[in-house]
Amino acid sequence: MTKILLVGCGKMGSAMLAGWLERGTSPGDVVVVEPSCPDLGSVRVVASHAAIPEGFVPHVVIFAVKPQVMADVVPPYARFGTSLFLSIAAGKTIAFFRSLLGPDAVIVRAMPNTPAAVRRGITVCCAEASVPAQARDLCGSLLEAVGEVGWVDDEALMDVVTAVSGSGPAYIFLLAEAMEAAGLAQGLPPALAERLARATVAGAGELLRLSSETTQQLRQNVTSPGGTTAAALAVLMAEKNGIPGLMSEAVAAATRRGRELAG
Ligand SMILES: NC(=O)C1=CN([C@@H]2O[C@H](COP(=O)(O)OP(=O)(O)OC[C@H]3O[C@@H](n4cnc5c(N)ncnc54)[C@H](O)[C@@H]3O)[C@@H](O)[C@H]2O)C=CC1
Ligand SMILES: O=C(O)[C@@H]1CCC=N1
Repeated sequence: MTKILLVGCGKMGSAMLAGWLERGTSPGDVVVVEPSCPDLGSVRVVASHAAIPEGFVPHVVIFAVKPQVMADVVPPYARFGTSLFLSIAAGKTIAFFRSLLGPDAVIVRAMPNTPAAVRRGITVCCAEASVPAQARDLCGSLLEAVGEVGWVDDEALMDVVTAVSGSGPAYIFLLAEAMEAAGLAQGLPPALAERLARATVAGAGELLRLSSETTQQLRQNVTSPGGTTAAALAVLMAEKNGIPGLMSEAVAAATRRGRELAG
């Protein structure tokens, strides 16, 4: 059985942990290092690396803490040199982890997203060519417990992945927030505005998932010539300040920020 050491059990760590347990990982095969010491039932939780039970030798150490604290958090884990190290942090490069874990460390960098909490995430992984297939398979199966998994060879793409799918759920939630606010402004009662925005984003997402039509076709299917949608899209797709231009700027900004976090 795969022994897992999870370092950081916040939003992403807890989503992954729930996925592993649901997939049949035994709670006894997981140790969580989390200073806030949440009650995780029969999963052992310790407040710091110093309290990891002696004799627990993980097959994989997963870093799920914020990028800004990673340089302080990682070094004590170099003692698990025979493990695979998996990071889900934005920005932080494989070279950064190698500098802290040693030249022989086997490292995989991954970028999941918060729909992992409902097993509908998408994660992209990246590893150097020297990383064995067995290590890649282990990462793949751990991350498939919370959704789809893909791989890229070019690490530079990880910052773009982060900007599109890592941060992407926030763009969709913002869209729902904005639709709700706009409905309110046009006179809908608050509860109805909230319900319509949530159900519309969720329903459109499900249609997108199940349909084989392109996103463009799905949009056109809603848009009658001279109708209401066309009136709205003339605003949303305007060359100046329309969603396509804004999204392009937003993804570029997030990509730049990922590069800044590299360290
Ligand atoms: N929230 C998101 O949408 C996504 C986040 N990520 C990445 O996942 C990582 C974690 O992000 P979140 O789960 O959102 O953050 P979070 O703040 O919810 O969780 C981080 C956890 O790390 C814990 N922590 C702090 N110091 C620690 C230490 N020394 N040892 C062990 N645990 C420690 C904190 O108590 C906290 O519970 C980040 O690197 C982020 O870039 C990746 C994809 C999506
Ligand atoms: O905002 C962030 O930096 C993290 C990475 C992707 C989603 N949240």
